[in-house]
Amino acid sequence: MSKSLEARGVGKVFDGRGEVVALQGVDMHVPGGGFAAIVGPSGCGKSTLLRIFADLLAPSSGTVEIGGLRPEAARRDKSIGFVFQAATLLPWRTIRRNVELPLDVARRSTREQGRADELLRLVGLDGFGDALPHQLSGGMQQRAAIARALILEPEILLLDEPFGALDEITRQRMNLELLRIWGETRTTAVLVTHSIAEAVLMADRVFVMTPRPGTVSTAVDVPLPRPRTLAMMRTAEFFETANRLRDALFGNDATPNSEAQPMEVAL
Ligand SMILES: Nc1ncnc2c1ncn2[C@@H]1O[C@H](COP(=O)(O)OP(=O)(O)OP(=O)(O)O)[C@@H](O)[C@H]1O
Repeated sequence: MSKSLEARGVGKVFDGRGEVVALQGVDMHVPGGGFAAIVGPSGCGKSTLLRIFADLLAPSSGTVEIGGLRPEAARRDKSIGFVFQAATLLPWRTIRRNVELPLDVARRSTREQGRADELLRLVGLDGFGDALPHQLSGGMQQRAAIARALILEPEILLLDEPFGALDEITRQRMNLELLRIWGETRTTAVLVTHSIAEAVLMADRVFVMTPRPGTVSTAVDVPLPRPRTLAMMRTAEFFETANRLRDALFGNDATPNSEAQPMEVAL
């Protein structure tokens, strides 16, 4: 059973050459096995929030629970998988050895290591286990990063703009692949994205964040059935949901807030 995610009143203040209030009073609930997306203008704290969920950062206030556990305990439990915008593969290790890296770090037995090949098949990299990262395209490297995030069978998968650096066609293909993988693993997924269209295509519920200090202003449910297809992007339900998100982000005049940085609004 995948774990639910619950954030209550989460705040984050960075102390440096002055205080930056990055997050304030963030509330969020993602049911076990659900797929949530987070959208918001650049700098509103999306990555900060995901890092707090993953126990890579401590919140300044509020609480986070993953299946009833604090992030620190969930991370110790190997319940959390994280995919960054860049694949961050080790260039000297083969793709298989990169995918196995979390097993090495966790000192898991070699018996489990056949799992890497299973996962490479799942992410469509069958036959590339012995290749080095530089021999793979950007999309293929990101597939390997997803396999690496899944190898400890996490109950929650956190994805920070995983396909942001890919071209549009590869990105759409990767979105469908990610949905297929999610459908097979049924891990809880939280995706940070700049793209309204991507959020609607992927998620059950989209959380909209305000500019700094970031907080969740609205949650929009996506009424599309599953499995999702690219053809659904041309339906009235899709347009209507995307418009609701755009209104929540920019107001009814759809004029970006002056502090807001680029946000993909095109469908
Ligand atoms: N380590 C840090 N020290 C100081 N300020 C930070 C730190 N990390 C993030 N910030 C600030 O916190 C705010 C939120 O940053 P964050 O990267 O979470 O935003 P984001 O919504 O993910 O942005 P983007 O969409 O551009 O990736 C920004 O103003 C950023 O400058």
